[in-house]
Amino acid sequence: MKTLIIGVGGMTNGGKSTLSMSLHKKISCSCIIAQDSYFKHDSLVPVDSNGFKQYDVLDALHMDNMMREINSWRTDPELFLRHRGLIPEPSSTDKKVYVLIVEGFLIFNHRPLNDLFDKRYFLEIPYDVCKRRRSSRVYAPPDPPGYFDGYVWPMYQKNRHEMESIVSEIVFLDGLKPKEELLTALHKDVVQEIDRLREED
Ligand SMILES: Nc1ncnc2c1ncn2[C@@H]1O[C@H](COP(=O)(O)OP(=O)(O)O)[C@@H](O)[C@H]1O
Ligand SMILES: O=C(O)c1ccc[n+]([C@@H]2O[C@H](COP(=O)([O-])O)[C@@H](O)[C@H]2O)c1
Repeated sequence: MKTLIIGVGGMTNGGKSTLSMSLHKKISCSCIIAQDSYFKHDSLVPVDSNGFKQYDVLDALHMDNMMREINSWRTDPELFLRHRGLIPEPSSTDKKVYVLIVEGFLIFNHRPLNDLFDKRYFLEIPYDVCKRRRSSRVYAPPDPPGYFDGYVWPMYQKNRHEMESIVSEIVFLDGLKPKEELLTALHKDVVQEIDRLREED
């Protein structure tokens, strides 16, 4: 049995969830683990000196739970899929490749997780597009006034700087490109990886 772990990282509202979901639909034996699902309860997230809730740090996430979920997939991907109703399709080849898509805004900043990726992608968009897309999204809790400029953007810059000091092998994707174009490019890349694994030994 072969496995492939793909990291779809990127800026907030860069298009990670959209691209990951579309990729998952095109790749059999794949599933998604999303970092957004592991945010701590608001009561556990402290505020910074400006009064902004510190959501854009690894400490705001239950990374231990996320790693447990990923390790459960690594232990037995087929069982993992079955438990989630994602039963692998019968395939003409017995050389199945199980693909885990991990998506999130801080996936490459957590070293134990970063170490697991076979391929890393990072969706980036300019400041104004990021701010506009973010303003039409409602988080729980919603962004307070001034949150983007006062907290989210400076934290993105800090986290990105940290990421670049940890990781070297990242494929940067232009999140301004049409969704279909991004999907076609990523899908081609992933299929190439799957074929390479199938051909091994
Ligand atoms: N390639 C794209 N071009 C234009 N809009 C996009 C693109 N990808 C995503 N979006 C839009 O941007 C917003 C954020 O997308 P989403 O996938 O939720 O981002 P993320 O998971 O990175 O926060 C959504 O409204 C989505 O429809
Ligand atoms: O999902 C939540 O519980 C949540 C609560 C408050 C804030 N967030 C925001 O979620 C952002 C990361 O998710 P995303 O999908 O925008 O990449 C991050 O910038 C946080 O500020 C997310």
